[in-house]
Amino acid sequence: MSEQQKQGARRRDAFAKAKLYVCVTARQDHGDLREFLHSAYEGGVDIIQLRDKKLEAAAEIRAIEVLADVAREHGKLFAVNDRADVALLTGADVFHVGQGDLTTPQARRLLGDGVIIGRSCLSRGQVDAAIADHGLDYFCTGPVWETPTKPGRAAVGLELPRYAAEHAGDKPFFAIGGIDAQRLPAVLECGASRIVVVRAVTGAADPEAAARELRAFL
Ligand SMILES: Cc1ncc(COP(=O)(O)OP(=O)(O)O)c(N)n1
Ligand SMILES: Cc1nc(C(=O)O)sc1CCOP(=O)(O)O
Ligand SMILES: [Mg+2]
Repeated sequence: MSEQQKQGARRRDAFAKAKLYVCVTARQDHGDLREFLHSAYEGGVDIIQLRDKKLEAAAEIRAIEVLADVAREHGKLFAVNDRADVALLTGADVFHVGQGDLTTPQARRLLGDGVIIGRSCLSRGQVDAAIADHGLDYFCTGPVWETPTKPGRAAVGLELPRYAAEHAGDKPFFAIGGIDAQRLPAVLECGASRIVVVRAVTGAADPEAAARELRAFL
């Protein structure tokens, strides 16, 4: 097995156990990124994605280099959003795309087989397509509740993760959007077992404790 194949296998082993996925900005306005990342991973976050729509590529890469460094220290996964060039340059473990972004074959062509690729889904049709897409490693269903983190996107409610749970089979999926410790039991009840959150961890006074609380349910 080549080094690249071994790295891909390690990523897939870690991903198979991943339950709690957090998206974070570079945090220029609200605290030190490195310190936040240590706390989140320490609290049990499995994957952290740098999702900062305002950053230009150079600044995004600098922030992701910090993320990659902390992820490696904790033996955890890190993700890049939207930009395959940035994912390639930073050696991302996970690459996340939206419906209007690269297709799975396009992303695979650039990133190879060793990278975990995921896509956002907002409808049953998109969920069906994600399940049928054998090159895609996971998908997300949301926003379950309307959220200021993704303004202008209508809530899909618990119905979409419930539909995903009934149809996904072995394909991993995450529920996302407005999830916190109070709402998590309802998400789990509809059959989802993995979640993505932003504010529930990034907005907490103690991110490690907030992550630990969520992880305890999962
Ligand atoms: C893990 C994860 N899930 C969903 C999203 C949202 O992706 P997208 O719909 O492309 O929207 P933007 O985040 O790019 O604004 C995500 N980034 N990560
Ligand atoms: C980044 C993102 N994507 C969504 C989707 O539905 O695809 S919802 C969302 C934001 C989730 O933030 P919070 O946990 O703060 O509500
Ligand atoms: Mg996107």
